[in-house]
Amino acid sequence: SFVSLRQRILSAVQKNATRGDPRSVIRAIDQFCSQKEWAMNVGNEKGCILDSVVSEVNPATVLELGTYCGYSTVRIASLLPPYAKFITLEFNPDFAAVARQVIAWAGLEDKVKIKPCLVEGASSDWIPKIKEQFGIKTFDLVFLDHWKEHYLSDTKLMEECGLLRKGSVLLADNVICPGAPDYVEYVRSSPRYKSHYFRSHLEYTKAEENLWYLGIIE
Ligand SMILES: O=C(NC/C=C/[C@H]1OC[C@H](O)[C@@H]1O)c1cc([N+](=O)[O-])cc(O)c1O
Ligand SMILES: [Mg+2]
Repeated sequence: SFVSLRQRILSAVQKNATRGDPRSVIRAIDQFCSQKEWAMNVGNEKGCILDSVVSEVNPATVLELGTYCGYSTVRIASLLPPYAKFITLEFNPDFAAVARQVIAWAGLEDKVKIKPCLVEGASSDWIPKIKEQFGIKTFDLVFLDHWKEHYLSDTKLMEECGLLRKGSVLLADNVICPGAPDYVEYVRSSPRYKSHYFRSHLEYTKAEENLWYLGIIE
């Protein structure tokens, strides 16, 4: 029967990565996606930038929007201190199912709470519930990697719900490809944010791409 790409990624992890070793899980996915089939993981080049931002921020609370197969989830979780609270949202139940298994293989399942995020409309209901559901006041770091047309609306919603504070850092993937022009326009023209971008390339390709770093200053 047909085996989906996400299943092939999971099989590559289970075949080539060592249980309990997050770095080997990352390596296995990058090898599969650079040698066999492209997939929309953040990849190793942008992943190293993500690692450096996570290490610098050393966040106690992290929100990831867009889990997919859990590649960036594993990268982030493996760098967090044990007391950290990490929530990742994936609206697609099939991706969430694979991500849970990838995260479990890396041995990080007790560090990451995967909350099945509902589709756009419901996610606008969901974000205001984070405080009560997870006892989180504000996020030290948010990684945006979900639907690109939702970056702006979800950022505004997080602001409105008081989930962001002075010093919170937002890191957005794919601001060039596929692109999030309204988001970039909004944060660049807002006095609340100090923003800059890290030059990079679209995962597993030579196409120009940036990771968009936002520090909240007010
Ligand atoms: O759409 C992207 N990410 C958001 C994914 C959204 C979809 O996957 C989860 C959900 O089912 C939704 O339909 C994306 C797309 C590309 N790309 O090159 O097309 C590269 C990337 O890094 C990306 O994060
Ligand atoms: Mg992406």
